[in-house]
Amino acid sequence: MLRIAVPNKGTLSQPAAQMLREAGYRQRTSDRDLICVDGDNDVEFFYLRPRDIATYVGSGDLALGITGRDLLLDADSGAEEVMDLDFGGATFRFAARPDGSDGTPEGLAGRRIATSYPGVVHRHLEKLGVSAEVIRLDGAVENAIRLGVADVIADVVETGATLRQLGLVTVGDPILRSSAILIGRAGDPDQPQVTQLIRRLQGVLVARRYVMIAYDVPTAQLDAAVALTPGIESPTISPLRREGWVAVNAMVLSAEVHRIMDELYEAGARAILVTEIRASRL
Ligand SMILES: Nc1ncnc2c1ncn2[C@@H]1O[C@H](COP(=O)(O)OP(=O)(O)OP(=O)(O)O)[C@@H](O)[C@H]1O
Ligand SMILES: O=P(O)(O)OC[C@H]1O[C@H](OP(=O)(O)OP(=O)(O)O)[C@H](O)[C@@H]1O
Ligand SMILES: [Mg+2]
Repeated sequence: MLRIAVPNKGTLSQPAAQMLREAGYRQRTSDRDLICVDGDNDVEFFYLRPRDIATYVGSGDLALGITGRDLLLDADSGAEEVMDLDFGGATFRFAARPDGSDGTPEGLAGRRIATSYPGVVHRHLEKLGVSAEVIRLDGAVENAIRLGVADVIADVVETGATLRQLGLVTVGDPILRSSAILIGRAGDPDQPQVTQLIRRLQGVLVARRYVMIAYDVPTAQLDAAVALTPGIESPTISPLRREGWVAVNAMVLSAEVHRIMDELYEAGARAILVTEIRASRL
């Protein structure tokens, strides 16, 4: 049975379980369950702290896991990124009081930097050639500056609301861009259930990113319309009973669908309908 780690709490927990559900896997019914067996798919899910997941996967005790890219890099566990899951997006950055730094990463030399991600910070400072003291804290590191424990923090920034609340500003460019990822162990041979899980998750990503668009268009305007909706492989063109018209079906990026509908209408298309994709396998 394939064993997979899923975050049991925190920002990534609900969306990870939701994505697995959409991919057809059984998930726990209570937030307090720590295991869920999906016999139909021959998979067993283990609910673990997101920070520990890279350790379990790196050691080979679990075949795959869902965690954050920042947590994977911090752990230095031998696990590797298999695919980006496109949720839980955040940056990882330095921040300080507006007068607490000269705004450059080089200016961090000799300062005290508080973080829950010492691995990522040490490696980044090494790359910059900057020597500073790294203070490891478990969380809520933004408070460390006000409490006098550190001059600078390095932490996850999503909306920036936490930094603003404490009167802190970011220093330099993001150290890294994180999101939820599927991780595996470098060099592990592919089991059939692993390939199936990856294909199913890719199917969920496609279903989330794309919608189906259908419209009728005069044959004379077909080329212009199809140029707006080339689809992934090729759009489907079907005959209509009405002379001189055809119907077109294609996948388009959800983020672009309203612009495309406006342009199709301008190009002469009518009866333009958009539908969600519930699942996909390309
Ligand atoms: N707004 C956010 N706040 C915190 N983490 C976020 C946010 N957006 C995305 N993430 C990602 O979630 C992961 C951290 O999850 P979480 O906060 O649950 O773990 P943790 O901080 O180690 O645990 P906890 O805070 O429960 O002790 C990281 O990969 C982080 O990049
Ligand atoms: O930019 P924002 O949208 O404000 O989000 C970032 C904040 O959220 C996270 O905290 P979390 O809730 O995980 O608590 P923690 O610091 O204890 O991990 C992170 O550590 C930041 O504090
Ligand atoms: Mg947290």
